[in-house]
Amino acid sequence: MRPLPDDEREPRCCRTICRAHIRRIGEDVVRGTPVLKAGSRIGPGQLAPLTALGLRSVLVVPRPRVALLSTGNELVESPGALEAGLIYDSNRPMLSRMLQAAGAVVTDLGIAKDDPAAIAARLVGAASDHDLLISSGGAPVGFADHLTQIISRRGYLEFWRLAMRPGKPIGFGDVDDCPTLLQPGNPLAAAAGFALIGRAILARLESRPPAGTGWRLPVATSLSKPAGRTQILLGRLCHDPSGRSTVVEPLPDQGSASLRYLALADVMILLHSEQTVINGSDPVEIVPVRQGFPA
Ligand SMILES: Nc1nc2c(c(=O)[nH]1)N[C@H]1C(S)=C(S)[C@@H](COP(=O)(O)OP(=O)(O)OC[C@H]3O[C@@H](n4cnc5c(N)ncnc54)[C@H](O)[C@@H]3O)O[C@H]1N2
Ligand code: MOO
Repeated sequence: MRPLPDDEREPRCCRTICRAHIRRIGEDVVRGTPVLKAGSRIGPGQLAPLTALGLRSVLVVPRPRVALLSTGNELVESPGALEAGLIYDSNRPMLSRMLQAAGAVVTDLGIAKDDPAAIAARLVGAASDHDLLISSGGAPVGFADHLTQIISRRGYLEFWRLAMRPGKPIGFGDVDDCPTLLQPGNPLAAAAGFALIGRAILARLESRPPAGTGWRLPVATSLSKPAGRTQILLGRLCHDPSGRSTVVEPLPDQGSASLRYLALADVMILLHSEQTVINGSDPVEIVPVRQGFPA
């Protein structure tokens, strides 16, 4: 800030300057201008122009109703007593908040033991009055894939086992005609599965395009990965050494059971199947995840 020179302190008025500060009726939104596209989410930035136009109501679609279940004999509610061999269920609170941030209304189906009948009872009970069921755990590639078996009995398994890491055991199908997303138990795999697949399903349920995809930023360090699968890494935004542009820095310790760095992440970095060597400052695709996972 600098004080105005003396010759600028007095108000000056010439025709051009005065006209520049007159707000004319309709200069922002002319009659017939589309203000929001069908399918837009209404947040503060959308509410403001709708309010300024004096609209009493707008047509909206209902929020998707999503029922959320954790499965696993080892899971207990946090906080609470923790005996040897047990862990707190962190996926359900995490996924619940992610769903709410993406606009869903969430029903908490709690924790089910690794018992196919108990898991099926909760999912079937919720299927008739929800738009989407989401489970976590119980979908490994192996002996305890209860969830895929339940779907095979009560509906149709559209896909299971994706070429992505973390998130390989993600599956999708239906239980009694209710779309059902199977999330892996490993927490970072569940978070990545929601970011990439869960949000896209919610968008489809609301008839809108999925948000937050296709952004690219230069990566701060070189990376490598095998061809043939998508790799998801947590990253944070920082300045390049010159301080003039923004780059994305992969966070350390990206095991799919690790949650520590999820708390620090601004973005997920999406390395596509065919990418094998990514040099420092190459652009990489990012999905914003800071402060939850907005739709
Ligand atoms: N034979 C194979 N086994 C496994 C494979 C494979 O390809 N072949 N893939 C592994 C991968 S990758 C994943 S991911 C897991 C997924 O298995 P589940 O979905 O059944 O997950 P769990 O075994 O139940 O749990 C894995 C891990 O995560 C912990 N967990 C589970 N639920 C929660 C929760 N709600 N909150 C916090 N932590 C949770 C659980 O205790 C385990 O430590 O399969 C591999 N196996
Ligand atoms: O997908 Mo498992 O997805 O690596 O933890």
